[in-house]
This record gives sequence, C-alpha cells and structure tokens, in this order.
Amino acid sequence: MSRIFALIPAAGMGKRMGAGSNKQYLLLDGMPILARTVSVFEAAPFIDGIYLVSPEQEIPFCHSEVVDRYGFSKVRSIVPGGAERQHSVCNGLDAMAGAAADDDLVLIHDGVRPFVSQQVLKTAADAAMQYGAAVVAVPVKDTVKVVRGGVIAETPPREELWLAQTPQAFRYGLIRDAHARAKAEGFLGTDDASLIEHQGGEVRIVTGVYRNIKITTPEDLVLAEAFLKGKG
Ligand SMILES: Nc1ccn([C@@H]2O[C@H](COP(=O)(O)OP(=O)(O)OP(=O)(O)O)[C@@H](O)[C@H]2O)c(=O)n1
Ligand SMILES: C[C@](O)(CO)[C@H](O)COP(=O)(O)O
Repeated sequence: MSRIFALIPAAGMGKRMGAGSNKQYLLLDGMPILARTVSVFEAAPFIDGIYLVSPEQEIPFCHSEVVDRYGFSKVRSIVPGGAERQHSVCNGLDAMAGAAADDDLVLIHDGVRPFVSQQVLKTAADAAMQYGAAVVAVPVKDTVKVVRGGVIAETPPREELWLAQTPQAFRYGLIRDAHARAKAEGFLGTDDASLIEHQGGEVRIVTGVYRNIKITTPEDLVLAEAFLKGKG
C-alpha cells in the first residue's frame, strides 16, 4: 500500500508582495498563511507525513510559530530552501529519501495556496495513484495573447489553455528522478510538472477550483480576506 506525503515549499522571499517580510507569515484573520495551508494537509486522513521547506534562517520561527503553535503532528521535518522554487522542492525531495519509497506519492503544494480543499487533495492523489503524475489546473477564462517585441504574435485556442496550480502529485521515484535530471541538465522550470514534461513524460490534468489562488501580490490578500468573510 503506497503512503502519501505532502511537500510544502515555503522558502520564497515574497518579492512581488513587497510586504517587507515573508508573505507566508502574513496573517489572514489572525492565522499565518502557511499555517492555514498546512492545516488542510494535517486534516486530510490519507496524508501520512508533511515536509516543509523554509529559508534556513527562518526554520526556528517556522517551528515555533507554525508547527508548535498549531500542533501540527504530521510535520516530519523543516528543510532549508534554495534560490529558486525548484531548488527548494529538490531539497525537500532529498530530505524525504529515507522515509519515502519509489511507489509512494508526494503532493507538492505551494505554502501560499491556503484555500486548497480536501476534495482537491483527494482528486490529485487519486489521479497520481492511477497515472503517476497529475497536476491540478483550471481552464483560462480570458483570451491569452503571445506577445513578442510588444506585438501580438499569436492567439492560442483558449480551450487548450489551463492555469497550473498546486497540488502537483507524483510517484516519489518519478519526481525525484525528474528533479535530479533537471539539475544535471541545468533545466529550470516554474513548476514540478514541467520537469516531467521536459523528459518526455506524461502528466494528467485534473480540474481544480478558481478559489485555490496563489497569494502573490497585494490584490490577492484582498481576495483572500473576501473568501474568508464569505465563509464566515
Ligand atoms: N526559492 C523559493 C521560491 C519560492 N518558494 C515557494 O514556492 C511557492 C510559490 O512561489 P511564489 O509565490 O513565487 O513565492 P515567492 O518566490 O516567495 O514570490 P516572489 O517570486 O514574489 O518572490 C511559495 O510558497 C514560495 O515560498 C520556495 O520554496 N523557494
Ligand atoms: C507551481 C505554481 O504555483 C503553479 O502555478 C507556479 O508555477 C509557481 O510559480 P512562481 O514563479 O513561483 O510564482
């Protein structure tokens, strides 16, 4: 029976948020964004363990203000991050090596997507169990233009365009090897699925929800507060 782990990269600097402190610790209705995200995985009965990735100097803070403060018993380790998201995820996968078998699943999820639901976690895990690699995504709502030199070069057919979110779920051995190969070849992607695509592998899309936003810029905080009020 495969076990299911969560790997949550939270080692970014939040430059686009411009908050002067790391955005993963900004409070949403009194609770840090990262703690909200971890709480969804902690509550999922099928998640066996959680690995967090944090800037090295913030690991003690992450321990006290997230893991201990909210009593997250499934967190197994807080791993130091790297310069890019891909490096942070790679460090997390390396740290799991002693615990995860090749056939186990890992759900990789941005620490700053706190509105992911139990249903979405389950859908992603089920798809990865069946196909080996699955990404949660939503269809684009707008018309997308490819622009070169300030001029529209192309208008791709909208029905082919999806916005990749997280979780992105994989067999542990598959994504570990894809990260190792990307590192060896100097390939840098903005998500984990692109590393499988880069080596010619197939990744399934599962339909997510628009509400699963990545908190990136100040407008996203307004949206996040509105989601929380709506819930209340
Ligand atoms: N070196 C990095 C960069 C990003 N992340 C994490 O990857 C997720 C998605 O990244 P993003 O929203 O781009 O966060 P930042 O890199 O912090 O944002 P920015 O690019 O604005 O600095 C976040 O949970 C972030 O903490 C990470 O673990 N390590
Ligand atoms: C993984 C991701 O959240 C999928 O949308 C995204 O690619 C992260 O990108 P960023 O460059 O770290 O914002």
